[in-house]
Amino acid sequence: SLDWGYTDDNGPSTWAEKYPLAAGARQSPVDIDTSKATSDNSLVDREIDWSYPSNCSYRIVNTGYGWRVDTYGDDTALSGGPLSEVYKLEQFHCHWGATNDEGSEHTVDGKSYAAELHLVHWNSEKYSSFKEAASQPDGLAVLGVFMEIGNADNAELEKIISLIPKIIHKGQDSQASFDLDFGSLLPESKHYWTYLGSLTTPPCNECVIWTVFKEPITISERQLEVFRSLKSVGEEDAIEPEEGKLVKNYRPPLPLGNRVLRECGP
Ligand SMILES: NS(=O)(=O)c1cccc(F)c1
Ligand SMILES: [Zn+2]
Repeated sequence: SLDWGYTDDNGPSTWAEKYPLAAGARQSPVDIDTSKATSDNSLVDREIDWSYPSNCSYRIVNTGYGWRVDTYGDDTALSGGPLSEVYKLEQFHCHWGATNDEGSEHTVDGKSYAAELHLVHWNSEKYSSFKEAASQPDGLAVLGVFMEIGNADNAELEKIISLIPKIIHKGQDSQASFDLDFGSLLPESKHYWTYLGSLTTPPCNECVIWTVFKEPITISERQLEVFRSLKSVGEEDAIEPEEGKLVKNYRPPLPLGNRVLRECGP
């Protein structure tokens, strides 16, 4: 069985037993209390800038906790906003819930979205590997994008969703080289909130500069159902067909404490 997960017996409220960092004071996600967000001039004209290649080879894997697309981030770059260095894209993945009224990890004034996309970058200017960066306070920069249910399929996400039937079981992966237009996985508005936080899954290292976009992108109900069809167990685990489905994989918000929450953008 998994040593951590999202069920009652191995879910977020139990993580600190095996992963003490999960009880830290700089944990993620948080509820974004918009009345607490400061729009001081420290970020003025500090737009978040990203450049991702259009056609790239990717590997999509079922981690047992969801799907993750590993990029080979050579010619990717994220800079600006709260970042002092250039970060490289390492991977992206998603969190969702069993029903559409939950699923995001960050919430906005207590409101949950149906899902949340995370684009994970590491500080390749200061550190020599993702692993090393993940042990540093400014090691990672994660972009969080809220996803709400819309009528239309998200065409870019469809390229990923079409691969999910190949990775239904934990440990399965699929190599695909498709041209992904990241620009359309990100909202039009660059208005964002930013704060210092952590990985939202064990070991919950406090190494992330979080940037959460205000504007959601849309995903269809059908697409979200495909996410929920993933299994948290391997093909060899003999279980009932309906068992082991990854219907939810989000961590509820932790206290912001005395951290500063800044906002930027129109
Ligand atoms: N969910 S998350 O904080 O983006 C995250 C969790 C674990 C590893 C990682 F690279 C990113
Ligand atoms: Zn995540």
